[in-house]
Amino acid sequence: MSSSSPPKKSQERGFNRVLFQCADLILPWLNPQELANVSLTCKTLHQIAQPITLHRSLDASRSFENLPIPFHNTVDQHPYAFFIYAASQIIPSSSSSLNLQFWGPNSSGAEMGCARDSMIRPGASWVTVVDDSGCECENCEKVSEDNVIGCPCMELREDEGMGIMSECGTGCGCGLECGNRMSQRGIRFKLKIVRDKRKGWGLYAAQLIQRGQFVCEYSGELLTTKEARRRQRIYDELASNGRFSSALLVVREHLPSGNACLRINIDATRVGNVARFINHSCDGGNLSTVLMRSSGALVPRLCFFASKDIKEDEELSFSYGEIRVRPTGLKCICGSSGCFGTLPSEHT
Ligand SMILES: C[S@@+](CC[C@H](N)C(=O)[O-])C[C@H]1O[C@@H](n2cnc3c(N)ncnc32)[C@H](O)[C@@H]1O
Repeated sequence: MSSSSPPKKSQERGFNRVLFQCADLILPWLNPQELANVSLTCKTLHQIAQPITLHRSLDASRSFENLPIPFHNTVDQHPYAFFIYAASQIIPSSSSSLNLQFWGPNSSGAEMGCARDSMIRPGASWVTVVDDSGCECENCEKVSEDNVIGCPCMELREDEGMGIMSECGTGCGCGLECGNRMSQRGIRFKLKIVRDKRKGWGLYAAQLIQRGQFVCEYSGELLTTKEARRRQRIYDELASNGRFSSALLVVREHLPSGNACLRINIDATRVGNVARFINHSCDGGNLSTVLMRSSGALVPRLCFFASKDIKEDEELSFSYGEIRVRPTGLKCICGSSGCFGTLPSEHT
């Protein structure tokens, strides 16, 4: 029988150093459940896990936006909501490789050294379906004497209560500072995500936002209608068991040429941005929705603008729709005087 002698203090310190180095690289990639499990195994791992949780709760955007967007929770134990952050809509090319959460270009690297400079997400490609059309304006904001907007990229019309707008795009000569690229400069107002006992998370203004200002776009995975219907069935089943919020939005644009209708399915349930936290209000709330098309792009983006002045600490909300095919659907607690009592629902 051989008896092994206990490790010396120096050996123990060496082991701890290696453990720290490895864990520092691995733990930031874990989801909340995995992180919680690992942190229960020993004191060292618990110490490494704690700042990761804190860092995640301090910025939902994971440094992909201009400003950090923190979570605030005084009602239960969830420090943050876990999802893959995408500042703009994406076309998923493979669902399995979209499970890793990267940190954006504005990151200080406080959570992870290994991924802070990565803008590349495996399995996802940015929507860059564009041709080379665009304007050659010297000043896109110029309005001629007879009040005609000078830039050919500018368009504004309404389609069943929703604004349809177009902006300058990749084929245009102007830069990002152009006045006709309002929605392309990211989130410019302080926002926060606040937990409510009944509605779950909600997106709030953390400063005054004046009427007409661009707030954010609704980003997520752009799905085919077949895939959207498949996911909706799964989400409905999960929601009926309680404790599940889906964020699959279907928008329809009636094209000006004839009777054709473009259906856009954006699923922010797993991959999305902070707009996935915007709750419904039966009175339309304080946000208006605009389908924004950059010049040359085929697929528009769904953008939110302030429909009235929004005060600091006010919740942001919009109407999810008018149709309620399920009268006994999810209970609505928007609190508006004209509340219908149930959340909008439709056959997708
Ligand atoms: C796009 S998510 C909004 C964020 C969500 N509250 C969360 O915690 O992730 C939509 C879900 O939020 C909840 N929700 C949104 N508006 C609501 C309202 N007015 N009343 C009750 N629940 C609401 C419902 O569970 C709905 O399925």
